Amino acid sequence: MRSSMFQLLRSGSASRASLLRRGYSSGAVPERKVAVLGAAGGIGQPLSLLMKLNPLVSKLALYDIAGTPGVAADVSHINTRSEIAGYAGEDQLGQALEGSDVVIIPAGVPRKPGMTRDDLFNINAGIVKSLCTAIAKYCPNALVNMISNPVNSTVPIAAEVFKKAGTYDEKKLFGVTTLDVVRAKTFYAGKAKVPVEEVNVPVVGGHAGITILPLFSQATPKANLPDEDIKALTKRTQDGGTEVVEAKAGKGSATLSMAYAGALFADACLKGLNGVPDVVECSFVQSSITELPFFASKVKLGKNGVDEVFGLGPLSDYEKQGLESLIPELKASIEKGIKFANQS
Ligand SMILES: NC(=O)c1ccc[n+]([C@@H]2O[C@H](COP(=O)([O-])OP(=O)(O)OC[C@H]3O[C@@H](n4cnc5c(N)ncnc54)[C@H](O)[C@@H]3O)[C@@H](O)[C@H]2O)c1
Ligand SMILES: O=C(O)C[C@H](O)C(=O)O
Repeated sequence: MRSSMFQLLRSGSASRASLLRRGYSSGAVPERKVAVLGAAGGIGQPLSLLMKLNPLVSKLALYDIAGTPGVAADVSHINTRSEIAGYAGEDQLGQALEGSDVVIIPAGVPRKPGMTRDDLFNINAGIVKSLCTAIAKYCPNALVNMISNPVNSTVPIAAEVFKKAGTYDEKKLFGVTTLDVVRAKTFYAGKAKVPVEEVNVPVVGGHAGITILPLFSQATPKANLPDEDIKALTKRTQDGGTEVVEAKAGKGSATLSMAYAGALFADACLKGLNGVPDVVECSFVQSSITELPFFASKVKLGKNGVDEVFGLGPLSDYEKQGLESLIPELKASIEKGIKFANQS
């Protein structure tokens, strides 16, 4: 996955050649429109850059409440396949969304030191609700990649908005938890002293504190790390967002690593839509693998979005305990989102 992003970066201006390398025949690359909502923000700008470098994108719509004309003009000078358009303000949201195959949402406020992701709920829940209302109206068939926090609640909010509008398709709504996987891979590679580009680690549960459950017992290449290392790696992965929030000291949360993770996940969604086989990523989706209605686990992406939600596989005793501990918090966050969406 990491190497495919490097290929993508290297081959931005030679998109036809890069597509051939990625298994597409020259005439077979479909037109795909991607919209980024919150495109002028800390995540939105580098994410827009990375999506402009993706040869699977033919149209890129950059929407924010303000600032997008500048971002769009800047990114549009890059000599890659996609056409860029910037949209600013609510009256342009419909145009930004119309015809979109994938909508990526990094709109909303980020954390400051001392805050939890749930502290963002009061502002971000309303933003997500209004954006999803517009998605239901203008591009009800799009795959929605939800980045805005708290993901454990914003995904259920989106689902309720779509249900009310009669457009909900559980296969098309994703909470983006890719950054947890990116972190788990990086931290594991460092500790296990294995090449980072070879590492795979599933991360399940949700996207906040202890609800983030990396399954290091399933990590490859195998390293047989001692229990205290596994505990330290688990804690560091769970606290990865806070590590960045504290280091940025009031200037926001992860933006660059998140843009990378968001671009990887959107690329996987586009590949799935285009019929590329065996595209598997972890994501927070509607799920029946636990008692909770939404849960992150490995998901196979296909022509209609989610093709298959995979189970958790064998867990260590430590991971079993982690799973048991996360259920009440994740349940409460999901219920909070559902209640919000239905009361206002
Ligand atoms: N899922 C994850 O792993 C993950 C990782 C990092 C950050 N995040 C979350 O992503 C969100 C954005 O973070 P950021 O650092 O980019 O914040 P930011 O403040 O830099 O940017 C947010 C952007 O959203 C825009 N915005 C606000 N209301 C909007 C609306 N109604 N419509 C469209 N755009 C709107 C703002 O104008 C701003 O440009 C936060 O909620 C943050 O917690 C999630
Ligand atoms: O930690 C945050 O608030 C942002 C994001 O969820 C992250 O994991 O970096």
